[in-house]
Amino acid sequence: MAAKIPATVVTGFLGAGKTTLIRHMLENANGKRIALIINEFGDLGVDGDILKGCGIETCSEDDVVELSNGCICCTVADEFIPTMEMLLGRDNPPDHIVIETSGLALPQPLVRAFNWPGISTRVTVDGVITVVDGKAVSDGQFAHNVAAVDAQRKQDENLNHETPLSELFEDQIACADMIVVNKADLLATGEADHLRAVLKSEARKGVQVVTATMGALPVEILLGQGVGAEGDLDARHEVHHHHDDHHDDHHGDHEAGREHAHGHDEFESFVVELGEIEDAIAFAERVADVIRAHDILRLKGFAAISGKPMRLTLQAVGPRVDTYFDRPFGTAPRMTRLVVIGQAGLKQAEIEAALKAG
Ligand SMILES: Nc1nc2c(ncn2[C@@H]2O[C@H](COP(=O)(O)OP(=O)(O)OP(=O)(O)O)[C@@H](O)[C@H]2O)c(=O)[nH]1
Repeated sequence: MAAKIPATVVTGFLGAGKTTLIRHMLENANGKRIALIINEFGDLGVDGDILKGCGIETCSEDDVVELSNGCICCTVADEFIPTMEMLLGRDNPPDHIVIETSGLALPQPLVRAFNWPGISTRVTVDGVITVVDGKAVSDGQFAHNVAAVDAQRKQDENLNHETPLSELFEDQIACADMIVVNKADLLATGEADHLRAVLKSEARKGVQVVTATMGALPVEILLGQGVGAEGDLDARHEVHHHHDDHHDDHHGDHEAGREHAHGHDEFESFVVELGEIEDAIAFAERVADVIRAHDILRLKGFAAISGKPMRLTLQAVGPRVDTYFDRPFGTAPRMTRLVVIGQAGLKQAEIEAALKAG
């Protein structure tokens, strides 16, 4: 029987740097043919577009498949399995498959899908890589081991510290074979080491925790872990939840409980369309202001700037906004399209108006 094709799952919260890490991996793949399956929250296809346009020889457009009908962990049967079968059925199947989950996905249901008949005989999960935004964690976005939150909780026993963000984060950490503490460039000296130690103590035994900037890690470290993660799913569940009473309610209905905790109605996204933008720098500042005013978690897309033939890629994680001109619009319409992602209750009309102002 032919050897199973290894598949690596790359997970991590919104904007942690998954696409950046994958891009680096593709650029340094040393001839390995890697197929990508990308799942995004929000329907603009920004990640796929960035990766398809990478111009890397070993990665043709056909090798990048986008799954856009909802979250990969909830559409496994309808979308993920058929896509895997399509990739495996090719005359020239890939050497390795890399799956980028959306920042809101739980990796566990996806890993479980590798036990499906027809998939389990042909593919194995080489490893789960969880990318962590080191800066966001140390700023306390996930309320993870943050002394202040613990102190507050002790004062108020009723305070439910399990926010949707911290639950997702913990599950993504619990499923990891390797944790990448990314954005090391934004951390003060010693902070990255501290975070590594904290995450190592949170993760399962033996999980590697490495530090990176722009996801720049040797491909040999990322691929070829040979874990077979689909075989030890039980070890990857909710390591830190069991002491919580409200989770004990779910014991009889474990999966349903998790799906609920992960409910996508806790997060929402919409697309804002704008015309040409006069001034790229002023616009980036306005975007940062709007993000701060409305607690937006993630904003990304492409902008048309007056007088510039190239489109401006705009990437914001919290109030940090990165912009760069990536390629000419060509025949695509010159317009600005941004996807906005946040916790449920975003004031769409106000956000749109604020982005248009100026
Ligand atoms: N300063 C800094 N920025 C980074 C680093 N890694 C990624 N970024 C930036 O963070 C932003 C988000 O990066 P992505 O790679 O798109 O993150 P992602 O996890 O794929 O995002 P989603 O798919 O939306 O969940 C981009 O602007 C990146 O350039 C890093 O190590 N340092």
